[in-house]
Amino acid sequence: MNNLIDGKAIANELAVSLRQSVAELKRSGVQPKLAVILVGDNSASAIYVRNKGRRAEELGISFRLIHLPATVNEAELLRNIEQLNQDSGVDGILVQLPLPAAINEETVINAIAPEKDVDGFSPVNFGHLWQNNPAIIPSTAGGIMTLLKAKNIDLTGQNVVIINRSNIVGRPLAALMLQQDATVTIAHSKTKNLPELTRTADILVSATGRAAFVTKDMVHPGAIVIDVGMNRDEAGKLVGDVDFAAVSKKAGLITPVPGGVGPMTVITLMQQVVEIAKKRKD
Ligand SMILES: Nc1nc(=O)c2c([nH]1)NC[C@@H]1CN(c3ccc(C(=O)N[C@@H](CCC(=O)O)C(=O)O)cc3)C=[N+]21
Ligand SMILES: [Mg+2]
Repeated sequence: MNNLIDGKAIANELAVSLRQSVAELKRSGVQPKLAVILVGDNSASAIYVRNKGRRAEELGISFRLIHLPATVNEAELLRNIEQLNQDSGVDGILVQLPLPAAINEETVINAIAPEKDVDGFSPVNFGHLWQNNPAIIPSTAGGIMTLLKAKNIDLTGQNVVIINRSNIVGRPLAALMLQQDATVTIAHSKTKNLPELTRTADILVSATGRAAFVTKDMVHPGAIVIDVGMNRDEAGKLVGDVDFAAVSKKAGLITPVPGGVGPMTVITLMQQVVEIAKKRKD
């Protein structure tokens, strides 16, 4: 299909030059390093973290996984973060979300030193982004922007509808797209007449966590459809939010799941680890 946006292939292309940047840093005595804290045994989280570890290794980025039990208390988790904050050999710190219910995610995110907050979730990085001066940005949103750029899509004046209002996906993506002069609407579970709204979208982004949520009646012919969903169907197969079989016949461009936004999230994370590591030379 020629309307497919192959995120995996784009990520692999970006990996080539990123690997060179890492090699260059190493020659100047800097070993880029990402530390990931994984709490508990959520199987989806384990897969995502494994994919990050694989990509890091392939690029020559050191990857340290700190796996804590689901029963860990907040103070113990905060101690681990503080240690990584103090460790000059660590460039990026990522605490895999979601965290167990007993732990306050906001407290944990706020404990990460903003200059090492490779997810861009801390208030400082979030603030920079909304001040129109992005520093470290959330990697799913950044990865989507890179995908659109790779496809030479100009966002100026485009109507974008994002079905997701989270701090991880919807809000940062809205900020980045607004910065490129798109007209952005954030939709959510309380939005009225959602299909009517989504049909106005030149670019429709969905991250609802519900398989087949986006049906073909919701999509304007020729629209660009970005599927951020990560769901399992009855057979346990990974599927996105979009009814791909039907919508792909109508969309101008569409991302698949797997092989769309997911690999772009991972490569963007690695790019940001390298950007942070470059600052060690300054
Ligand atoms: N602090 C934090 N930072 C994150 O960036 C973060 C997070 N928490 N929690 C969960 C979400 C989700 N996420 C993905 C990473 C890789 C794939 C990925 O590699 N997907 C592949 C395949 C996945 C598979 O094989 O199951 C694909 O779409 O082709 C997807 C999703 C990062 N997230
Ligand atoms: Mg994601």
